[in-house]
Amino acid sequence: MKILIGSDHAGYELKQKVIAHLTGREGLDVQDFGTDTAEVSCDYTDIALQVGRSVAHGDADCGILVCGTGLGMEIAANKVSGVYAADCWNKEVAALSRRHNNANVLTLGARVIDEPTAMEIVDTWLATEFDGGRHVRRTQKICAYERSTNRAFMNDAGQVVVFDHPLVQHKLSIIRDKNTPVKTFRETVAEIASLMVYEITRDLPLKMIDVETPITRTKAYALAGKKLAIVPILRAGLGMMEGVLNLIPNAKVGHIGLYRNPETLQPVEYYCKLPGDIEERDIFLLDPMLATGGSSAEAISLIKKRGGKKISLVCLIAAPEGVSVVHEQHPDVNIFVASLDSHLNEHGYIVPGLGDAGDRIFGTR
Ligand SMILES: O=P(O)(O)OC[C@H]1O[C@H](OP(=O)(O)OP(=O)(O)O)[C@H](O)[C@@H]1O
Ligand SMILES: O=c1cc[nH]c(=O)[nH]1
Repeated sequence: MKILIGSDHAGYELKQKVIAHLTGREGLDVQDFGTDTAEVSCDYTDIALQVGRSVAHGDADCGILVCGTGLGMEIAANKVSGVYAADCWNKEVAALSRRHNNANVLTLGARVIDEPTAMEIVDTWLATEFDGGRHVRRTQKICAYERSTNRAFMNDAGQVVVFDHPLVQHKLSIIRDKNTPVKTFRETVAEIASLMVYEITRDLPLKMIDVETPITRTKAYALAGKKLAIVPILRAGLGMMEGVLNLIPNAKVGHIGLYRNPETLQPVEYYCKLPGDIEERDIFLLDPMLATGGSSAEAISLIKKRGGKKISLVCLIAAPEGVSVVHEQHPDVNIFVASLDSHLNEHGYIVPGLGDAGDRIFGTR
């Protein structure tokens, strides 16, 4: 049985004890997802989502997550489709979370249970099977609800949607790699943009048309002609534009020129040309990087000043700081990203990020 285990700083000591408790047991393969110290504060969400995704993708049989109460880990992990995480505080609850709920992630609260109880919970949880029977129907209802809501939430305003599609994540790793050459980097940025826009445009309206195939006349679907606009933020947004235009070639294209003052990190505007009927269009604002959020928030303001209303921000990598800034200033805008990274460094670069997107797309440095 393969078990993924992770904790935040508060759960670090107990996590190490659980690893020691399980290590060496026949048939158990325990993989540690960090964190690696109790001394440095970290976000339970990052670890919970990593372990949750891996369990949901079938990389392991189950996961164990430890934080202060077990609650943050439980809540975050349960946001991953396919994860059923249960915070357990005694062995009875642990057994029932397996027997009735088929939990595939166990969460523990290092500050609310003692060590012997934690080990009892872990042993019981790992040894208990799902009962099946009437519980199958109930767990299936949870799965069905999960699937049905996955797309719907994209239509609400002020959302952050992270695309965890395997192709997107794979390609993202390619562009993160500092050794990826400019040509591959540029092509891959465009490919990721295509994959993202494919998902974002899932609900475009369709109309029925008549088509004559080589065999017969039939009714078929065509796009109903919703007016779209793509607005790349210069320069780096241009790298995403080709990928988006490949899928929606009839979209009008606007351009916003902004660069970040390297000292103040404030955006400096140098160009803005948008389609004349921008107020009628659904607008995809493109920029690979959402760092401090200054550039994107400013670009959204420029579009709104010219009448733009329905704006979606499409980025490859965002920092939480940038997401907050954009949503504070523009709570109506949905933000679509391939990854929500950890934080900004002292120079305003996203960590782990991919470096300077414009330089890497255009080979300047
Ligand atoms: O969220 P922010 O902190 O504003 O940073 C993000 C901006 O920084 C980069 O552009 P840059 O200023 O390097 O210009 P470039 O695209 O011309 O290289 C990036 O493409 C964003 O536009
Ligand atoms: O990490 C970052 C931040 C801003 N702009 C980039 O290109 N990269």
